[in-house]
Amino acid sequence: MAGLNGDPFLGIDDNIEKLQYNNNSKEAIDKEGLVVGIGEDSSNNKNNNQGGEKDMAGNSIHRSGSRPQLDLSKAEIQGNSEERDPTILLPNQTDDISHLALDIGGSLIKLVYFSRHEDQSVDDKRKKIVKERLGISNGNRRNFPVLGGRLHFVKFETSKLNECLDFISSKQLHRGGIDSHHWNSEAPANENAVIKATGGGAYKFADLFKERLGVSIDKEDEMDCLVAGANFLLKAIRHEAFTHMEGHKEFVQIDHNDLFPYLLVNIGSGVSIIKVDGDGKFQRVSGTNVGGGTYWGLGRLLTKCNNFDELLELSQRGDNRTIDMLVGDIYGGMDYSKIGLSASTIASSFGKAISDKKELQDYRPEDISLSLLRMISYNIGQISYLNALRFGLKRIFFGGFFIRGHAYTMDTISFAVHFWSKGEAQAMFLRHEGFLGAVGAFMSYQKHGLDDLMVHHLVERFPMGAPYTGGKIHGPPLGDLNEKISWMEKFVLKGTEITAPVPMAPPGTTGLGGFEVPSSRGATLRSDASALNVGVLHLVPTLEVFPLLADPKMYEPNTIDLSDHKELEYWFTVLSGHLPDLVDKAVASEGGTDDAKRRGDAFARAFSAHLARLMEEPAAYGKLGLANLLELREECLREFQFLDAYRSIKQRENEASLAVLPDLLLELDHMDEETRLLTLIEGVLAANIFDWGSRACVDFYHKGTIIEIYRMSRNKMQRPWRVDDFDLFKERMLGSEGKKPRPHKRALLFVDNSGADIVLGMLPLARELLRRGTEVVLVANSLPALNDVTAMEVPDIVAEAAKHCDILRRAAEAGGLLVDAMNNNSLDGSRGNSSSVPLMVVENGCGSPCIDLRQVSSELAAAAKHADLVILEGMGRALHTNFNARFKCEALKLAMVKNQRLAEKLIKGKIYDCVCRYEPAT
Ligand SMILES: Nc1ncnc2c1ncn2[C@@H]1O[C@H](COP(=O)(O)OP(=O)(O)O)[C@@H](O)[C@H]1O
Ligand SMILES: CC(C)(COP(=O)(O)O)[C@@H](O)C(=O)NCCC(=O)O
Ligand SMILES: [Mn+2]
Repeated sequence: MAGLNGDPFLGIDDNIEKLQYNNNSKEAIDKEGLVVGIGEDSSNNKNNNQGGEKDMAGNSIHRSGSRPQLDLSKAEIQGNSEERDPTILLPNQTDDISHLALDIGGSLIKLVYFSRHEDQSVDDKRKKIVKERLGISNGNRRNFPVLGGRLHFVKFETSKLNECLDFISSKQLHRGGIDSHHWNSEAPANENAVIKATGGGAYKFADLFKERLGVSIDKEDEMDCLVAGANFLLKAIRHEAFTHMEGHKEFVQIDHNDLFPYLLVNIGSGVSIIKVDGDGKFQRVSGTNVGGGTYWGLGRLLTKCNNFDELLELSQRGDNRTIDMLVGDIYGGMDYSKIGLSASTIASSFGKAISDKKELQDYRPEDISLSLLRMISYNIGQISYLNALRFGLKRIFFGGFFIRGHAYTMDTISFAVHFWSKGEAQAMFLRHEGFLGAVGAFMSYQKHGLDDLMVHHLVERFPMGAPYTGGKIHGPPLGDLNEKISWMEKFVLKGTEITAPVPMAPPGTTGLGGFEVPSSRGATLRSDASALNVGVLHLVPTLEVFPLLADPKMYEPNTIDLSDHKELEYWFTVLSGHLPDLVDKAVASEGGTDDAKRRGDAFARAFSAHLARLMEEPAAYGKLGLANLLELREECLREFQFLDAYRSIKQRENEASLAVLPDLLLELDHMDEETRLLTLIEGVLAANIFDWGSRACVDFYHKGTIIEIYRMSRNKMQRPWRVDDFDLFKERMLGSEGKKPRPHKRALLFVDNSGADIVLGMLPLARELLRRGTEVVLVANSLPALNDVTAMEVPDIVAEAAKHCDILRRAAEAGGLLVDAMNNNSLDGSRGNSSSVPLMVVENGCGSPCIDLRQVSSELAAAAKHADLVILEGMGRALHTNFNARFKCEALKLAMVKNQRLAEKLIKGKIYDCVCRYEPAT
């Protein structure tokens, strides 16, 4: 049968040297740089590794090229200044440029601000050459001044305006201002700064803003803003809208060409009902004064609650039958079935209070709160339905902070809409519910290019503490890493559970269709910040949809859907199990300093908090697939400034593999074409065993040297593989009955792991293609993830390999990969002197073991234009994601399945089975 059966080490001498994988080995890399503890999230690591570091060839690698100016005033060393990498606090360092828009409502102030961080990407030699060769210009950058920026979402209670002003002032958010000429450059403190603001407070507090911050408020119409915000979010964010019925949340795919018309119902203090026909085309058709302010205001009077969440929490334990008059109360326990009313239907909200001789204090606050919540939610649902009916609209989007991500509120509104419309109209909710107006105000800045952004330009990240909610510190203010870590440590000291950034609405279902009492959920509502299902929006206008996808609309990257709870549980257990080992590696990769340990600890806590949060509410961050979880882990590492946890492992494996490459190439060259092709594919599959993300594989790395494991893995390769289209592929490559097929013009090889995987697997395959006259583009990660090779690392590996192989050398020269080597050896440096087809390297735009082909780098998109073969390698890229992806060109998917459960589920096979799937162009 296929693959490796059982223990792959059967028959391997147990006394072999195990040094290669000694976990305790000291980091090979010497870092000189200071670690400066600033930056609120993942990619803000601009101050790390100032001194650069050495790669295996002794060349200096610069992780960030254009370094932003730092404000070093009042800089302070944190902790022990004798440490090798002491943490330095820069209190006066702020985000590079910030822009701010406000929605100052009756209850809450919503703040959307933009920070433009320096473009972190390095224009290294490889990139320059790739640009030249693939004809990529900086053209589309110019249209997007917001390149490399992020949108942050923050809210404060309007009654705590001062805290909001302090926040703005501490982050200097008012300095960027409206002057759109400055979008692209360092803005000086602006004397005549103007901030866009909407909501009543824009009028009411204009003078205060002038006085306190010296800025003028440019007032934007509230309805204009609501609509602009809703349209932008619905078009630009993939998982923005969702339905919520009987506790079940489902994201809705919005077709951009079929968005209008819709009804927008914004439930703030009051309620606005707007018919939206297009961008800037709308009409406020109705509204009601019974809204969020009514619930909160009346609720506060009746229950003496001190804050909104407390009131909402009470409702979860309430039973409204003690106060509401039900149909059954009037009909002596019977249904009024003739008109379709069950005995439990509310006939009159608070109706029981008239007949009783009870006073307010005789009612439980829990019951009052629930009664009130249902009264208001049903009422809004009903009025919304009537307006939808008036204009023949089927889709109603609900926004505003009254909803607060609260499952029961959404269920109740959905129930009302469904009930009254007899299922004709659909209630949908927005993840950025309360931020519509603020986003709209932000949109009203001219020339930021935001309206041109599309879904694939936006990446949402969930750093700890985002979104920030002012007032009580629920999360760390978006400030420096040190502060963030201290904040988390405090939580732990207090024995409080850390609230993941996007946080906890009560889980699960009400399951009761809205007319019954909510089941007691026991748990308390999480802190206010927790209820915002939004992260930080990274705007990356250089990302593109992979042009070779057969049908981008139908494309779903994730093979494993985690909405299946069993599946979710399984993967959560797996990832939790990996955590201790990963933290060890990460800490070691940063020299094992106290600072690194502290960050490692914080990372572990943060990632566990994410897992706990998602376990409770899987859809909290949008639709959840396995690829998202694996990426979240990498992002979380970066957030705590672990830039490359597997750095030394990768180096060791590269070196060991390069040492045996010449022998392998010699062996291959003695084979006939057919044997060689088979051996090459076997080699790729066998070498994919070097995967530090798989528990099973890591366990046996301790049992042998790299080369031994590689040999063993290859010896166990037996066809047929579990998925085996090799014969088809062979026919395409070699032809049949003496007919020679035309070679591929260009092949994109999505490479996976460092070491044997790339050196002994993918490079020899690339060489074969080159030899046949096919251009080869190696597609590698932009950022490290596990032991995956990155685009920055590949050229050096190729250069080493090229020393032993003419084919690779000529192709690499033709592809401009060996510029250094050529200069050093003072060979003829002019390009094009080689007759070989080129070998090139492009980055894929991501930093995860998986790849979502809807968002790839412009380099890759450009390289794809002339490609007629795509080879995806590895479990992450070919199985977890893209297993079902269809391409316009031929595709070959190669992977070893290194997880028992996945093997069973996906290919009805066993661990170590292999997949060789060949698909002709569609
Ligand atoms: N922390 C909170 N404090 C006060 N009200 C809140 C809070 N969270 C949610 N709400 C609800 O949100 C409503 C305000 O919604 P919002 O969309 O911000 O409207 P507005 O612009 O009128 O302030 C409040 O009336 C209340 O029902
Ligand atoms: C993270 C990975 C997708 C990486 O695999 P690769 O793409 O390198 O083949 C894979 O190791 C994985 O799914 N690991 C988690 C499951 C486990 O420990 O079995
Ligand atoms: Mn990998």
